[in-house]
Amino acid sequence: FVAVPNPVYFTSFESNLIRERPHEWPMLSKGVCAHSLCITNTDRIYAARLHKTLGQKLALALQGDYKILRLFSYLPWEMDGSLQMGYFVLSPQGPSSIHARLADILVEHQKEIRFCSYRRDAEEDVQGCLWDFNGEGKEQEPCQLARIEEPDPSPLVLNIMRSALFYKLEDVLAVLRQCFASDPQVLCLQEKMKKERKDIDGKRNFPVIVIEGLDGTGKSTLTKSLQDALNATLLNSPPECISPWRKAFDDEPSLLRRAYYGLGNYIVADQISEAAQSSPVIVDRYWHSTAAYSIGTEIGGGLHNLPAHHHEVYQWPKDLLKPDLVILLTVSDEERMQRMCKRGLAKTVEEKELESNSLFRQKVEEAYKRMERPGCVVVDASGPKKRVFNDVLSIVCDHCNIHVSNT
Ligand SMILES: Nc1ncnc2c1ncn2[C@@H]1O[C@H](COP(=O)(O)OP(=O)(O)O)[C@@H](O)[C@H]1O
Ligand SMILES: Nc1ccn([C@@H]2O[C@H](COP(=O)(O)OP(=O)(O)O)[C@@H](O)[C@H]2O)c(=O)n1
Repeated sequence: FVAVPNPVYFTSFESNLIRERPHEWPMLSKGVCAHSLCITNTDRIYAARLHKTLGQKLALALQGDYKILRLFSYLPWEMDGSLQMGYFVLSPQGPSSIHARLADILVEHQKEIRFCSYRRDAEEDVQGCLWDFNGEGKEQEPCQLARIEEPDPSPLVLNIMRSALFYKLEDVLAVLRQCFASDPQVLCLQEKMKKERKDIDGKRNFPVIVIEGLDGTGKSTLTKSLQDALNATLLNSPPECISPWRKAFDDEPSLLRRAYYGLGNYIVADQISEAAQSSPVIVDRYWHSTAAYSIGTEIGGGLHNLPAHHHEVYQWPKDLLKPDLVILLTVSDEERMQRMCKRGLAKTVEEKELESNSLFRQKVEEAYKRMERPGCVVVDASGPKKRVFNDVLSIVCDHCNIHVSNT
């Protein structure tokens, strides 16, 4: 896989559109051909899992100069109902080698994948051909393609709202119910969640403070010091009670992974609600982590592709308990890497991606900063531990009207 490039939008050519010039398709430079594989199965969990498996199979089959990119297909007049996921493969050596390499994959999935090929014709225009798998696979009539502007809403954003982030507990539970229909532990947890949800707007005696930031910014260090200084309860999202499932969910497609972290946030919300009756509560990661990582993963290319400020992706779920204060710790990339090396703990796939992809890291941090109601108070955490602690403690004391004697 290559680092996610800026999205390119195209459609089949219509006679009244201006003909595209070759430089409009830099990825189809001379000799390069492309193919797309689009998943047509409409069951979103099945499709999400197939998309992940397909990506792994393509990566294995197409080692070398091939580039595998993410692709969405949609009908502009009905984007929500027609959005399909897939891959766009660039082959520098022309079409023959790729057909041989993909033969097994295409035969195995011929009923659930739409396969198309793309190339330049003699006039340098770009043509697309749908493949017919009735009997032996072969190309149908080609059609002209044209690049178009980014549609509004963008399919990437729609995909976040539909499949990568959950803004209601009911949506989280619906996904888990469908995936684990026969797992008694999950079912039992779901029933408990439905019955025992606390009143999210209920009165709290003590403040709730969330500490957010990329891995290695010093959240665990800070939350422990704050816990001691404020005599607070310290909670983590995802919570301990579902941590045995974490590894399994981290290996699942983002639809399921986010449902897991979403569930974690709602369980933590109930724990917060209870704990805040008798002490201040410090929370190490919460909704903003789930949202910022999801947005950073799903949005391709540079920072300018992030949804604009105040977009609905940055809003807090209506049925999730809100904290009183959210602190976002930021440090330079170099400092963060040094701290993570020193710590040397196991990393999630996303954390590994964060290390290798600076653009992704910037998008996650920018998404954090755009979160609203509550937004994040950004704290530069590159100084020594004591200074970071003092800075945050003074913000907490001011904001939550707390007095601590030993600052
Ligand atoms: N302000 C700081 N200056 C230097 N090192 C720090 C600072 N805060 C944390 N560390 C160290 O950096 C590493 C990562 O910190 P940690 O609190 O585990 O981060 P996180 O929970 O955000 O992943 C740990 O080894 C920790 O001791
Ligand atoms: N509430 C949460 C917490 C973590 N996460 C995910 O969990 C990963 C980081 O969690 P972690 O516990 O390993 O992070 P650290 O506490 O080690 O910094 C990221 O990939 C996030 O996407 C989430 O989505 N929602």
